[in-house]
Amino acid sequence: MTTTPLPSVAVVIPAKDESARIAETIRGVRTIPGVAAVVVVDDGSTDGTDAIAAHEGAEVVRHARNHGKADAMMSGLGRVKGLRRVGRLDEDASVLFVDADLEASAQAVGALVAPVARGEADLTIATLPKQQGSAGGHGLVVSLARRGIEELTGWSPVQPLSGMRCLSPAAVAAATPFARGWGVEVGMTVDVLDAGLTVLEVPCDLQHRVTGTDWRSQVHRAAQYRDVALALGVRRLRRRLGPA
Ligand SMILES: O=c1ccn([C@@H]2O[C@H](COP(=O)(O)OP(=O)(O)O[C@H]3O[C@H](CO)[C@@H](O)[C@H](O)[C@H]3O)[C@@H](O)[C@H]2O)c(=O)[nH]1
Ligand SMILES: O=C(O)[C@H](O)COP(=O)(O)O
Repeated sequence: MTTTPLPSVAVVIPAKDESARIAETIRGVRTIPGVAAVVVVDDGSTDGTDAIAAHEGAEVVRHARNHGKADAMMSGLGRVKGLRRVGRLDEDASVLFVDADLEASAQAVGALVAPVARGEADLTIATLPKQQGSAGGHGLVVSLARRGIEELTGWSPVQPLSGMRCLSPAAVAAATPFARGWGVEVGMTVDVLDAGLTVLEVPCDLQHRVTGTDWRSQVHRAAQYRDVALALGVRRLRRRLGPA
């Protein structure tokens, strides 16, 4: 009996000070069929995240200082390209971005892979169930992101900020270079749709660290708001100016 070979997938995990969670997250994604490489980008952590990721057998890229999530994802793509060049990864491998804080639930991101492998979508995005513990936001960033994507593309995502995403090589080409910082997801969604590619949200049973209500959390939300607004503003301007 012949079996169709499994599509290969490169997992990229951007991580800033995730020593408490990174090992479980790496083990979680390793259970996903077809995963040929796990790349952890330590984005200037000071808690030994890189050493733990290396101990778990991940490919580790280290930023000497913190650059923000989007740059960490770009660095991860750089390592993926390198792995392709040396023949450790197929040319047509998809790239699966996974946040570092999912722990064992990370295995559920596997649901994002099949639609891309089967050519049904170029970008799949995880939607998460209601999270344990209380989230402290008022939905401001989420609604800015959702309304902006809808205005620019006509598509209204359920969870526009979700970071768990699987991209075909065509989607990677359309989405790079990424919008900076926390604007990466919104920019990616708009750019992939603009390229005429298909985007699909897929429910995944994931649990992550929710943003709370303390001052640090509010500063985090303000940075998210700024970066999402910037990503949308750049794309509105591009619309007005037309193709370069
Ligand atoms: O400077 C940073 C900050 C964070 N991270 C990593 O990025 C991921 C997401 O960060 P997190 O603090 O968990 O983000 P959330 O507050 O949960 O943000 C939500 O919204 C973001 C967009 O605003 C998305 O990028 C996230 O995936 C989504 O979970 C984690 O692996 C972090 O370790 C970095 O690599 N560099
Ligand atoms: O807590 C969250 O979901 C994010 O930080 C976004 O915050 P928001 O509730 O202001 O959209």
